[in-house]
Amino acid sequence: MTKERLYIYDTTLRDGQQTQGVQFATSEKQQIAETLDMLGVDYIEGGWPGANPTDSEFFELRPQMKATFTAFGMTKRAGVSAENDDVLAAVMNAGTPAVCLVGKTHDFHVSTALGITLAENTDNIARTMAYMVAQGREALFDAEHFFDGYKSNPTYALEAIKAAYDNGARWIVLCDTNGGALPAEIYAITKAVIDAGIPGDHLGIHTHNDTENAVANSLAAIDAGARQVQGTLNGLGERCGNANLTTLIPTLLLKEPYASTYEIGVSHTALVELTRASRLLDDILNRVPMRQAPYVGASAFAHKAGLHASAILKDPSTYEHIDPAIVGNERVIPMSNQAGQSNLRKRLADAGLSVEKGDPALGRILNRIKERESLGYSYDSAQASFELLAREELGLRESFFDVERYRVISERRRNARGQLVVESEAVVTVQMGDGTKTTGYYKNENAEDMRDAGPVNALWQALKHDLGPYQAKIDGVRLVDFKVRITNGGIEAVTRVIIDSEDEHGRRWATVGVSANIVDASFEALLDAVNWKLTRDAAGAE
Ligand SMILES: CC(=O)SCCNC(=O)CCNC(=O)[C@H](O)C(C)(C)COP(=O)(O)OP(=O)(O)OC[C@H]1O[C@@H](n2cnc3c(N)ncnc32)[C@H](O)[C@@H]1OP(=O)(O)O
Ligand SMILES: CC(=O)C(=O)O
Repeated sequence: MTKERLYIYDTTLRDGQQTQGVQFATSEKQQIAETLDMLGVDYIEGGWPGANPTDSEFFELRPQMKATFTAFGMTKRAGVSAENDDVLAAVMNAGTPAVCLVGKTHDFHVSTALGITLAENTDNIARTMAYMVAQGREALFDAEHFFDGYKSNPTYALEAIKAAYDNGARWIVLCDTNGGALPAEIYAITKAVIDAGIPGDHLGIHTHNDTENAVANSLAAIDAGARQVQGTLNGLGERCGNANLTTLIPTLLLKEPYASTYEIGVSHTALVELTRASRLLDDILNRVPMRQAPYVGASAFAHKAGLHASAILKDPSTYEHIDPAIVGNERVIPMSNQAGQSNLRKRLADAGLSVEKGDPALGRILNRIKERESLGYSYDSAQASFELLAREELGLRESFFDVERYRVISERRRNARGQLVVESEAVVTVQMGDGTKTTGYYKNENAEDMRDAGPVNALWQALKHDLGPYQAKIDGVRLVDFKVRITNGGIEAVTRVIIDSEDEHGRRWATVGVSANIVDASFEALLDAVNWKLTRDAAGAE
């Protein structure tokens, strides 16, 4: 059976950027676009050229991609021609092969938000689409509030989208802008649009997640005949977000009837990169990835209950709807019972530590992890700290030095020229195994990069200033990432710091520190970073 083509349209860089608290830098937009292109989405909407400097700069870079690069904007305003509308001009000047323009299709919005007549709005849509097509662009019309508009005034809602379709729009995208529609309505209204003369292979669906039905609504529109689906990575987007492509893509590729009915641009090979793509976005946003996220979440294939864990060890399909490897995810058997010990042994083996089944140290390690995670530590992403803790319980941890004390001072002041200056200085005193003491001192003076002016950098520099016999081993270590979370440890809110370090061989490792004091949490993570490097070098491991 020949499959029908279904197009994936990504709006992470536009609607995703409408998420409260999200503001991508241009370089981040580039990184996300490359990831989306690698996955194989058909359209990448880069933002709204002219609306803000970042979006304009991103379009000026003319990123190269296999996907159809698309600029977003709005239909021309009443009283000016499409040629003379300056907002539209900025969008067109971005020079993208496709342009997606939002327009009103709900009578209430035409009169209330735009304050013009229904006929004027229809005319604006028609003229704008005709202009885009005359300019040689693939024209997409985002029919804003279409489902609410259809429920209020079906005749006008259809008139508005027909004005776009009749004037050459390649795609009419039906938008559930306020996210309040439910799957049965989406299905019925999309069918009604097709019955009214706009073919399904010219219809797209754009849903929002306000009733947590964005994915279900997208599938309902596809069931009714729409052949383009819009969404975002991790479901970013205005208010509660957009349809989550991280869920929709594997569903379309793996689940029936979609898998055997439709062909999409994402291949099974690219699908293996899905979890990485999802985590990359969270990393850019400095967000904790949602554990329960379908397909890509850290808990999506975690089997905690004893019954589940024991069956999983016999055959994973007993409690898994797909093999996690298909989407680049991993099966996890949490470390809380016998099955957890198997998992723990696997993690230890990954760190080069071979422990026999039944070794009492396994139970001790599990207990310490559990106890420390209840205090706010997290070992999921801090494998190096986990390894140090395990080595301690196994009696395999070497002690290199002790920190006797540290002191750090940060100062914000105006200098003699009235300029604002932020400086930090730190002192760290350590005692070596042979009893000798060394003291490192460091002061950030006139740091050009504000990141170098902080107390953590001062502490790091002071700590590695004089580590006696170990100095040469850590000279090449750099801190490459620093993440801070306020979390609940016991009954108090505490700070968790995760530090990523890298050495001269390009080897990376992550360590964790927890304290009510952010500087102290950072110091603990720094200490683990140094100790892990010395431990691994002493063990001769790469
Ligand atoms: C449903 C969606 O998510 S659509 C995407 C929405 N995204 C954004 O709004 C983010 C980017 N937007 C912006 O940066 C700004 O709103 C701009 C640059 C586009 C416009 O800024 P301003 O000119 O200052 O206008 P402002 O944002 O205050 O209001 C929007 C104007 O566009 C008009 N407008 C809204 N939709 C349309 C439309 N489809 N066609 C024509 N005009 C429209 C509004 O009536 C309003 O005009 P008014 O000020 O005369 O009442
Ligand atoms: C266009 C768009 O983002 C919406 O209607 O939700």
